[in-house]
Amino acid sequence: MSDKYLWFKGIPLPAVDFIPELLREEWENFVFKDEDVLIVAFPKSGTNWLIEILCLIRSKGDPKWIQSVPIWERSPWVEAEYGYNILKDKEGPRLITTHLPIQLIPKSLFSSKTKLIYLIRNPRDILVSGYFFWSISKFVKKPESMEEYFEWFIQGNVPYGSWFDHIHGWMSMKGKENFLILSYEELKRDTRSTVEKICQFLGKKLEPEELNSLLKNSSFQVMKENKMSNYSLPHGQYLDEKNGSFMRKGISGDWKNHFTAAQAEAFDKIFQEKMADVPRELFPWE
Ligand SMILES: Nc1ncnc2c1ncn2[C@@H]1O[C@H](COP(=O)(O)O)[C@@H](OP(=O)(O)O)[C@H]1O
Ligand SMILES: CCc1ccc(OS(=O)(=O)O)cc1
Repeated sequence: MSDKYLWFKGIPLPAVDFIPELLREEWENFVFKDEDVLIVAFPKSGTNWLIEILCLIRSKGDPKWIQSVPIWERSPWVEAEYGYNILKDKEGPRLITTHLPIQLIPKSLFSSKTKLIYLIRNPRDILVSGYFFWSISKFVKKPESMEEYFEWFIQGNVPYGSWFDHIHGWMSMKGKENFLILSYEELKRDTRSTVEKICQFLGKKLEPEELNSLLKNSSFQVMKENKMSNYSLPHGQYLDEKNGSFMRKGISGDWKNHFTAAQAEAFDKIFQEKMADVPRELFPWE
């Protein structure tokens, strides 16, 4: 399996399951429907946690679906060939996932009423999570050290490109009524209230026992043991599981255990410079 990226319109994408012609065809012709729900996140922001929660909202807390169907089939990645093939023939309301920057998402999104949830996370934690994840992945360029990955992240030379550009792009949707911004940090701090906020956005209501079941079944520990959600199903095809796992720590602030003082200072400076135009209150970790 290649350890290079597929560069598409200036963005480095994982070198598996991505086809430039298909990405072009999708951008032009994939039709988002008003009843779809789209999860958007930069990789390692907690995307799969949010998918699990949305699946459990849809099933009213019943874990049968999440225990019997792989997570990438329940809410397929629209940009991947595998995901696109599932989505294009699917009837009724779809759950759809993407890591794409806004300029690469199929253009029909902007004329639809698709509900879109944009999940953000402290980029320092995304960087650390990405370093460990891509180090065990068999489908992207592997960093040799945290120092090296730190530089790549700042330069946007990581899967799906620059976190800073991703945020700037998608934040342009802020204020639209079909756009909800959530953070990994608020999900961690108060999962129950954040799930209630999601339900309100989606126009769904869960009974107390349904919500309790959702919270239990989407918890880090239960997801880590669910083979339909913990990425153990491809049996080492994509991940070198001897050296780590997809469900790594599931906490906020782990960057403090991995950044040097100099890296922390350098990151603060870059963050201030690159995000000066985005209101601070959008970032609960700052
Ligand atoms: N139920 C859950 N609760 C908290 N964190 C979770 C979670 N499920 C996945 N995660 C964390 O989300 C990150 C993966 O994000 P993504 O789905 O976007 O790839 C990993 O972070 P860590 O590597 O910091 O542990 C993973 O552990
Ligand atoms: C197929 C696109 C894809 C799916 C899952 C990935 O991992 S993660 O969600 O970023 O952890 C990466 C790319």
